[in-house]
Amino acid sequence: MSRNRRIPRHGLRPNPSGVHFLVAEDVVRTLVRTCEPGPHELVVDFGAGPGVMTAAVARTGARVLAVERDPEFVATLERRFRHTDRVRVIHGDLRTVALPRKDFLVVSNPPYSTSTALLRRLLGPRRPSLTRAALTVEWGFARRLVTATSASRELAWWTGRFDVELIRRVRPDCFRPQPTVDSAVIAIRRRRLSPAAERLLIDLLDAASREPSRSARALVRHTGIPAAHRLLSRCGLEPGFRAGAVTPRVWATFAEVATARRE
Ligand SMILES: C[S@@+](CC[C@H](N)C(=O)[O-])C[C@H]1O[C@@H](n2cnc3c(N)ncnc32)[C@H](O)[C@@H]1O
Repeated sequence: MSRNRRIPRHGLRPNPSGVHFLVAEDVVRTLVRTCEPGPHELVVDFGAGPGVMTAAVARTGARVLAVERDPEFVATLERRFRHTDRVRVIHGDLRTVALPRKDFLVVSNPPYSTSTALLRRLLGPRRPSLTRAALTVEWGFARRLVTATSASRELAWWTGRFDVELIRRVRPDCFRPQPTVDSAVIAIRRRRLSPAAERLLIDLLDAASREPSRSARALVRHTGIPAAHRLLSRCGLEPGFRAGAVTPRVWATFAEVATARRE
């Protein structure tokens, strides 16, 4: 199948609100393959529009919640998926709609104006139910996520507990209308941290964002973990490194290893 094969435009209308609809099949395939929904897993498509992503995910056998705010798209979605019980259409705002309490996945091309609000909802809570996600976001936003250090508090909180990976760059002509900037597909996977590791990670991120110029060695000295500086080296970190420049992923590894030794 050619890379640029275009998706049939189910119910696409003029777009006054600045959202960009996916028209490149290979990007849809990348999103689904990145998240790998298993049969019967629950997947949320935020901003489902005419249902391009919803249809691709439903074909894997997963159950899909298609969340859409626009009543005309809601009617299109209801018509399009009326013959399958794998898709439930929810007329609502992705910034406020109730999220599943049980584990769920996200495969979505949401409006970029909602990226931060959406990630805040998905990655922010102390006990998140999100396990994996594949999303499109603006290229610059994707770069900020994957290069986040502990000095930036919110991004550190997100990327300490979730692994965020840049999967590919997406050119503007993969969307209609075309955005003015490049986009990215990102993968998000929750780390399975024990409660003790998560508590230690919170303390470390907190301390690193308050005193980013301190050395990592000085920061872990106060955790009471025996030979903490040697553990830092085992986690690939030079103990003299500035705490604020350490990636949250490294602090998460440190927290896992340190608390596993104590248990
Ligand atoms: C970028 S389009 C993506 C549509 C479709 N998923 C695709 O890839 O072609 C975003 C969709 O989100 C809807 N939308 C915009 N703001 C929303 C919000 N706050 N809550 C839910 N849906 C929203 C728009 O109506 C639009 O259908």
